[in-house]
Amino acid sequence: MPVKAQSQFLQVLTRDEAERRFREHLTLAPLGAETVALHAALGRVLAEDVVATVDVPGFDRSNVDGFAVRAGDTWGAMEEEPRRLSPTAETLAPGIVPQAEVTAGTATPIATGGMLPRGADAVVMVEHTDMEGGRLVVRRAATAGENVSYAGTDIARGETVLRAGQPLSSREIGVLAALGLDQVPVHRRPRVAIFSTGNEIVAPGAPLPVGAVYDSNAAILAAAVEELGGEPVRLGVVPDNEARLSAALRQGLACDAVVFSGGTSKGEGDLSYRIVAALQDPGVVAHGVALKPGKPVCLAVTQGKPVVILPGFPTSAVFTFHEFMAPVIRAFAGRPPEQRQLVDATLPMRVNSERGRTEYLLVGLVPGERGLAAYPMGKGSGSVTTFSSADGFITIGQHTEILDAGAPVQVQLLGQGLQAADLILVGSHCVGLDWLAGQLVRQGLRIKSMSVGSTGGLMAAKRGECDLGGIHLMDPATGVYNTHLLTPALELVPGYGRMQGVVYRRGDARFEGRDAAAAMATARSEAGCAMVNRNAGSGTRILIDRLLEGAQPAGYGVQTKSHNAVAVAVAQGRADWGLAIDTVARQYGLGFIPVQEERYDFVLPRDRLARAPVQAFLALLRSDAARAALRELGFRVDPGG
Ligand SMILES: Nc1nc2c(c(=O)[nH]1)N[C@H]1C(S)=C(S)[C@@H](COP(=O)(O)OP(=O)(O)OC[C@H]3O[C@@H](n4cnc5c(N)ncnc54)[C@H](O)[C@@H]3O)O[C@H]1N2
Ligand code: MOO
Repeated sequence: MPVKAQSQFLQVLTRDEAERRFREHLTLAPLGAETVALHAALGRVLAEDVVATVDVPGFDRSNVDGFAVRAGDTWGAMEEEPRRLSPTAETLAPGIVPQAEVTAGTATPIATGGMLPRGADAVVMVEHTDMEGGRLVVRRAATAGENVSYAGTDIARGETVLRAGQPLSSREIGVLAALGLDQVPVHRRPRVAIFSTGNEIVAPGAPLPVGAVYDSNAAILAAAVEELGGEPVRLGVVPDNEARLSAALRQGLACDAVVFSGGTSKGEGDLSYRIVAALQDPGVVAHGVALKPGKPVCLAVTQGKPVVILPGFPTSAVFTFHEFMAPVIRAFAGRPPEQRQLVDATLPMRVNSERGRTEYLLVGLVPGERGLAAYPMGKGSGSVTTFSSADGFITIGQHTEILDAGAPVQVQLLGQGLQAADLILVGSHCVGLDWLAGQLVRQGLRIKSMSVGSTGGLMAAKRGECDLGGIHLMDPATGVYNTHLLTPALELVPGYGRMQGVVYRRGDARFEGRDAAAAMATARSEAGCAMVNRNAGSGTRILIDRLLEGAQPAGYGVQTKSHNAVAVAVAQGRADWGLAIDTVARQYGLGFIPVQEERYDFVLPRDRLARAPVQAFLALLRSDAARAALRELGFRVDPGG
């Protein structure tokens, strides 16, 4: 099939200009009000001020079980010198309207919540009284007003108790009920139509063909719309077909806003843009914004309704949604603009940025020697997980190309803000460490874990930014793992061994039943035998280069960054062999020829060793249960075993 020319963005706008053009055609105000039952009001936003029409409490109320008295009658009362009063005939349970007045020298029995009778101005607690011969003996003096809540002290009639724009949580709902309201005026929730486009996109729950991708965008967008006070209208996955897309857009325009993702930057399949470009009044206001991620976002308005095409890449979709669409939904829903929560931090490593685009870099925050350190968490625009694991993001201006290690940055926090952690893990990822961390979480520890590779973990430990890091770095000179990089401030705790070997598809006669030497001889010499390589600097790469003895077979240039990526390339036939650990070979059902054990150990800053969560980790690591579980996962917990 001939490849058609890519359609280019006509004009890439700055973020602010795109926002200005978008908002110029929108009214950022609530869409209207409706009345809902009190029990359905949770999470809604009040549309009107609530003015109390009753007093709360509605009468002068006793706060204790005891006797309503005239305080003056009790003055001077003491254990040795009690005062004696005559009880009146009535007993004031809550809900009883008193009939008898408390006159001088009398007292009326009253329960907590009872209505104070005329004449009384205080309540003596039952504990401070006795009955003797039909008379009440008061052993402690009361001051006027003691143990009484006067009418209207909590809420006074005429008082504005809640204001329009207030989101209703359980607390406000309690207040509304206390005022006797069973119906509440709230802002109408904006209905936001959401769909995903792309022939490769599959709804969660369905089987996933090779090359297909689960629709995560629609789910995250729908949930975000709800969080912002809107009502998502889910229109599902729409294939790349002009008629189907137009129909979905038409259906969506019955709502207050339309958001869909995918197909904003493609040349050939650039259908999303084409159908939105047909809108008028005014139609598309921006296509292409100098943002990273998010460049291909397309903003349109038609008859006051926003229509936004988000880039398909999940991180780009979420960023552009929050940048342009979230404030509009908040305003439509009657919510105040979001307050930005900023914290100061330092970059632990150098970061390169693209000139000409404002870049948002997701970071994880850990406390270090110089305040917070902001670790870039970016796995690229296509990542689905970065958003849920990051604490916030920094904004790199469009004219900045480099931020040096140690640069001060401001981090805008996401979601709940900064969560404290008991144990911080920074280093290389391993499913064995995952298991250990999971056990500690079950013990109630809060764990923050960042996968930055072995070298990153070692550096973090040196800077005192983590409690421990998993590392697996071989000394090329000796073949020994991890010990050569230690400093006096660091302790190395033995972890476990991971067997590395040649992975291949089962049944491949070039590898099946052979030993490592024979397999490598074939791999080095046979022309049609393609490999998948690892990134330079990784421990596995050092081993690969040793085994290849200078040969560079087909696929040598394909440098993946993880054991899993190697296994997938072999399993899917893009390569015939690679080097990975045996646990991964098992997961992907691949054949495995053992070559060498690598050590995955833990590096710990000594000055943090005494911390209780660190000790908990070390105790767990040494426990029989953990050793058994790690063995079960395929790791070697006994030296040489
Ligand atoms: N030659 C150029 N190529 C690209 C450019 C460019 O300027 N010139 N821009 C890049 C940028 S930046 C981005 S961001 C992406 C956005 O592309 P599209 O909006 O057209 O998105 P798709 O191609 O449809 O998908 C991209 C990617 O995301 C996956 N995807 C799509 N929808 C979903 C979903 N609902 N849930 C999960 N994942 C989804 C899709 O499978 C693709 O992997 O374009 C660059 N290219
Ligand atoms: O805008 Mo794209 O989102 O840079 O990846």
